[in-house]
Amino acid sequence: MASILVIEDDLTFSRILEGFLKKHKYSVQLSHKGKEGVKAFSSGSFDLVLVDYRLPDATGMDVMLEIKSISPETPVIIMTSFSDIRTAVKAIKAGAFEYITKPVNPDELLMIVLQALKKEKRNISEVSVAPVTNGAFVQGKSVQSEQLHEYIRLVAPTDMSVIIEGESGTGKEYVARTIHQQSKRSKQTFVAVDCGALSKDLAASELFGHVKGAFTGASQDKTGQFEMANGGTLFLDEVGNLSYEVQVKLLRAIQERIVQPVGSNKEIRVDVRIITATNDDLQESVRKGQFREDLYHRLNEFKMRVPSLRERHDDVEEFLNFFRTSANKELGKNVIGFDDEVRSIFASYDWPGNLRELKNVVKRAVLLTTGELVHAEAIPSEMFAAIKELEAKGKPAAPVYDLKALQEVQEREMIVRTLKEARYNKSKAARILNIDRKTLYLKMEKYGIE
Ligand SMILES: Nc1ncnc2c1ncn2[C@@H]1O[C@H](COP(=O)(O)OP(=O)(O)OP(=O)(O)O)[C@@H](O)[C@H]1O
Repeated sequence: MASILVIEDDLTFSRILEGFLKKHKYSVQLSHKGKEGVKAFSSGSFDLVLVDYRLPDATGMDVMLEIKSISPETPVIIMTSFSDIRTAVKAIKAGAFEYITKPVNPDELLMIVLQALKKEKRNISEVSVAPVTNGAFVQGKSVQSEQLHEYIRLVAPTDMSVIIEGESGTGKEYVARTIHQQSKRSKQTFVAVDCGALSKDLAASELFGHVKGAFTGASQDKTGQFEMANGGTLFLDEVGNLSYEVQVKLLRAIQERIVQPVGSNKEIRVDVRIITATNDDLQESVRKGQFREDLYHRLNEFKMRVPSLRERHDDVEEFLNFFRTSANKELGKNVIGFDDEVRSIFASYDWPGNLRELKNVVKRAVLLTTGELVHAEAIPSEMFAAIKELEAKGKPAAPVYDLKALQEVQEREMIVRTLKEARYNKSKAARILNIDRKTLYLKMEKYGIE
């Protein structure tokens, strides 16, 4: 039985979660504060942690980082009441498995818990000898996509180091894999390393390997990712996160084509093509002295930028259909499309989490849809709030700080969902919502619910 630690200060909600997860045969321990939760984690044995973003003594991000420093492999899911998806995206970059917004939808929670326990997200590094074929991806028909693929086609056959820039979730790893596939190294290994998830101490040993006894915990020899990628391509995601000392070693590995495992005198010859990705401005990091200039020039033999989803308007339809079809397959559903309201919401939203966000939103919508078409109830409420904000400001959506608007949107969604559950029996719905019938009628009128 998998064991889950829930860190949540809202007592009622944490009990609901506990009951729900126990019903699904998980063992659950509750903690109501950040520090207490980390303590419980270090003295227990847990397969998964669910942590609220706003705790009385810490943020979910702080708690997640502490848990990751104790056990980097344990998946952590962040629960947030706020519509600030940017915070959630940051949490994912920092190592969270996934985020889930409140009010938590039980089916969605269960799906994410199952995925986390199966560890579907990639680990710190991932080696693939047979990379995914292009058939499993969307190429896109927009001018931006065509240009991107033209660059890929030009640079792939060379041995040049490539820097791929782009916002989080735009598909930088997909581009790196495509370059590898189209290169003469395609029969060799493609190794992806998420430098953002590497602790300072771990980075050198992960990249260059170590020998038994090199440091506490090095109980056996470890082959580094450079050696694993020998003959093939090494993809360093979030390369800007590497410490200065590791940057020095990386430069040597690239210049001299030699790596030295931590704690060893042995020098190993390697032949590796390096592709890096970043969503920081590396040049700015060079200016600030955080990233070595010589290394930057070595990595920057060719630079390309993956456009954000906002810039690829003409591809959205194709991505929507692709992600819907994959979600149908994965969840055993048969959703054939999106209604006009949903389409217009998707068109107005600014997708700060790019393709990753679109993929998640579509998968959640497919999961929650019982009929053939996705309707607005299956779309996360924070998207409505973000669009409202966007319309009010007449510019791309900023993080939503208008809590009142957000609460109203969430309240509306909850009423619609409860009415459905109660088969439109208003007395029953009012009872479930713990309000009287009159209040329910007033709210239905306010929100235009028929
Ligand atoms: N062309 C594509 N077709 C279909 N799915 C895609 C495509 N590009 C990316 N994806 C999907 O979008 C998600 C994000 O892609 P990816 O991990 O490559 O982005 P990224 O820019 O490397 O993200 P990060 O900045 O967080 O590392 C993944 O689930 C990936 O499978």
